[in-house]
Amino acid sequence: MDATAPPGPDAQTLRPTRPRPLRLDEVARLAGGELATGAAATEVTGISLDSRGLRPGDLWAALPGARTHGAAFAAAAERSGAAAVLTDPEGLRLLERAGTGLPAVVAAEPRRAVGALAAHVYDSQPADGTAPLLLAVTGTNGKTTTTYFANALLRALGHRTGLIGTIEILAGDEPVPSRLTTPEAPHVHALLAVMRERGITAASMEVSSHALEFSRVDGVRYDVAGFTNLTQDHLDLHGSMEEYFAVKARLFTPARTRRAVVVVQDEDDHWGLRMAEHARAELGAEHVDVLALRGGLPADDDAGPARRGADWTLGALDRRGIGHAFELRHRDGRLVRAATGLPGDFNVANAALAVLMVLAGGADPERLQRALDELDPLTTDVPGRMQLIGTGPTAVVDFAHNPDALRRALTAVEPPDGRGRVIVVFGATGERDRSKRPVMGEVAARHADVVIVTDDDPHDEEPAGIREEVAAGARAAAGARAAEVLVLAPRAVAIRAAVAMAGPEDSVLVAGRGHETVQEILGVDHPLDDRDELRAALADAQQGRWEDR
Ligand SMILES: CC(=O)N[C@H]1[C@@H](OP(=O)(O)OP(=O)(O)OC[C@H]2O[C@@H](n3ccc(=O)[nH]c3=O)[C@H](O)[C@@H]2O)O[C@H](CO)[C@@H](O)[C@@H]1O[C@H](C)C(=O)N[C@@H](C)C(=O)N[C@H](CCC(=O)O)C(=O)O
Ligand SMILES: Nc1ncnc2c1ncn2[C@@H]1O[C@H](COP(=O)(O)OP(=O)(O)OP(=O)(O)O)[C@@H](O)[C@H]1O
Repeated sequence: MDATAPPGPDAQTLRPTRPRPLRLDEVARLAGGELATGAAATEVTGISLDSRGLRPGDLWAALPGARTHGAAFAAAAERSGAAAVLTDPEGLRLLERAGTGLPAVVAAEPRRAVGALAAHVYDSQPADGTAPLLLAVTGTNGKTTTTYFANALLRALGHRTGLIGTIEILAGDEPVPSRLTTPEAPHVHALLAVMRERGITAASMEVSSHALEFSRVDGVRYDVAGFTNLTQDHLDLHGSMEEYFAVKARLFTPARTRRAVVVVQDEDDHWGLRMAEHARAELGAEHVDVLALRGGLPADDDAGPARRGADWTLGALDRRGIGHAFELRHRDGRLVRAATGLPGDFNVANAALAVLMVLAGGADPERLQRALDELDPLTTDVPGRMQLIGTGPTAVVDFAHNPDALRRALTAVEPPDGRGRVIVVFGATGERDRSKRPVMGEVAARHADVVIVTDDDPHDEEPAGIREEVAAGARAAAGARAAEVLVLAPRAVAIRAAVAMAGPEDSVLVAGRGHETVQEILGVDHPLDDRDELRAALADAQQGRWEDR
């Protein structure tokens, strides 16, 4: 998967019309820093941490990064009309060397201050009750889908809604393309303020672990935070699962959210159980809803409310078309009936989480049940997530790009009654978590009959090497189920090969890129949409069959 998006307007172009000017002495106070040069009374009316997004009057946050220091872009920042700069001591040295005349505030960790400053200057969540209801979803997989479900349900309840996530940003009539799952803090706060100005009454957003690590949602207070699951991903950033968990857990603290809904798969779900316990200890058990997907959960009443069992359990799961109907039952007897038309048991989990988050956000239970019964909101399309492209063979595009998601997606496309084969096309992202590559290969070999390894987004890494690391994992497990492991590139060729070998009873899963439309290989962006490629391959195969008759 990738965070690249086509050029054009993005979150950065959306700003509220009435910012609250902030003086530099206030900036210094909020940032825990000091005014190094310039007048304390200088005012800023916006904030950006990228020289390319600055507007006249902005505070420019020149931050150290992985590739460069933002202060290196001083000339561009001055040309853009920045009113002042917030930076760290190294940034100040760079600015002095460049002879920049901008007023400057220096703080030890300026990135940590950007959220609070943006919250102030954009007045993103005023205490007067005019801020939209705000839901946050975090977890390794399911964030996008859950926010789409919540968004559709909130709409069905009559809200005017906003959305911030991987696919798009909705803050009005026109969708805005998204570049990151969670935008940088200045954009997040500007978006929340814009939503309020535009009369949006409820918003759902994805919060990635990168966002929590890099302070992108600092200064935001959610009404309800939801946790989907934690499985292997992003170990390049976090180092270990323990660290990855600790970063996600930051969302479930009183400074960031009022209430929480935590999904626990079953009694062996180590991370889900720990998140439930953590959230209850932090927020108070009465502000947390724990949903158990399978069975009850171990309760230890002597250990206090943090260790009590599940609040909600999932039951009466019933196949409906390619989706499922299900019930959510509270231990006090409350019952919610719902259904989702999206395939995969994981989408039941996402749908259930969305329902409980909207309920925790204050929805009236009777109106909620009516909306679920009458408007089927949990069958909304989610671009590139278990998206059905064709039947005979069943052809699905899905965003699965880590081991757990791939396993679940493969299980979800299993032909009924064992009558057909599963053929999977996928790769792994370059320059990201290498440790998951052989594991994804192994998962594919265990859950598919034919494994076709191809390119995902190699970025600047040599694609053949990535393919080999994935294929090595698949070959090591070959025989577990897969009879064949093929390595084919480019991706469009791999998709065609999969369709060419598929019979009408088979399933073809093209995994990893979902809604994405640009593939970056060694610095070059190639237009590529798995859904278009799969559709075209199916049409050609159909044509071929007609001609063979
Ligand atoms: C690891 C990471 O998240 N890096 C992000 C971070 O980069 P960085 O701070 O290291 O920036 P850098 O490139 O060294 O530049 C230093 C500073 O100079 C600034 N700059 C740079 C160039 C310029 O012309 N002018 C300018 O001012 C940059 O804005 C930055 O503040 O700040 C940049 C500016 O906002 C982000 O673009 C960049 O995201 C990169 C592109 C990225 O791909 N991030 C991904 C991994 C990510 O965040 N993914 C998660 C979802 C993951 C998932 O769940 O699958 C997400 O929330 O999207
Ligand atoms: N609850 C879930 N549990 C496990 N896998 C899931 C779940 N929901 C979705 N998936 C799988 O993960 C893929 C990504 O789903 P989705 O985009 O909703 O998650 P995400 O957390 O937003 O991912 P990302 O942060 O990478 O954008 C889906 O295409 C599907 O294969």
